[in-house]
Amino acid sequence: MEKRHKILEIENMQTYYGDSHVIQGLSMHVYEQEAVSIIGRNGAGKTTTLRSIMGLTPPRSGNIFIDGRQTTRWQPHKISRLGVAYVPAERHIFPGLSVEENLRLAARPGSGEDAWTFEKVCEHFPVLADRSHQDGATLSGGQQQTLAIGRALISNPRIIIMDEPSQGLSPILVQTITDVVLKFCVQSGITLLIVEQNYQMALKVASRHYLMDTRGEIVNNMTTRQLEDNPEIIQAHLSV
Ligand SMILES: Nc1ncnc2c1ncn2[C@@H]1O[C@H](COP(=O)(O)OP(=O)(O)OP(=O)(O)O)[C@@H](O)[C@H]1O
Repeated sequence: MEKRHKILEIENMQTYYGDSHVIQGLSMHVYEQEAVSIIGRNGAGKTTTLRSIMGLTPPRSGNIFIDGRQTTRWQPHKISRLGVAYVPAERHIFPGLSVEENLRLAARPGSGEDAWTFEKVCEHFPVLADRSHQDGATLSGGQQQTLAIGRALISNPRIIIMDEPSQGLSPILVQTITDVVLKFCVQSGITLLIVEQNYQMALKVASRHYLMDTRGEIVNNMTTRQLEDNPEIIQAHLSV
């Protein structure tokens, strides 16, 4: 049987903020072209996990492998050069730069006809094309989230790491962003690791889910089907 390639693997990761032990032995993996979510309560440690992967808050111990390389102590810019795009919850649109400049700064050449370019972003996201000269920081929340995703795509990444894209958005915009993530990331074969408190969105976009408890530990790893068949598990972990 063909062995699937793990594009991300984390072994027994321990991450601290000072004396505060936030991630207490996290292990997980993401296969190439898989869409995986981390679901957990407010404050569980989901953002910290992503920051550790990106080298922004390095773990104190444990191992992180990206595409087979041990990246645990790497600087963030070196990690992103491996083809890892990070979409933080705050979106981090560069103020004072236009939508086009925000996109062009992130652009990296891709291979093949499907590669993302500024023109391709404009074609698929008319909302960004219409506002290409507008200061990115003056966009609405949903538009900024679209820009943040467009910025990830234009870097032609191997994996997108997305932190709570639904944060602060109305239900209609959550639906719009869900459709964007499904169509342009999941269905086009970009590997995705997404963190969400909105478990309904997580179930729609990802096919496998890690449930995180409040000590930053993974307590379960289930498929969408298994979670849909056992809603009490979501209740227990999310107090919904
Ligand atoms: N810079 C920081 N310094 C100290 N403690 C922090 C810092 N950032 C986060 N924490 C704490 O670490 C824990 C995990 O936070 P984290 O943001 O990773 O959780 P989360 O699951 O992403 O929650 P949320 O959905 O609220 O973002 C929380 O108790 C939080 O208060």
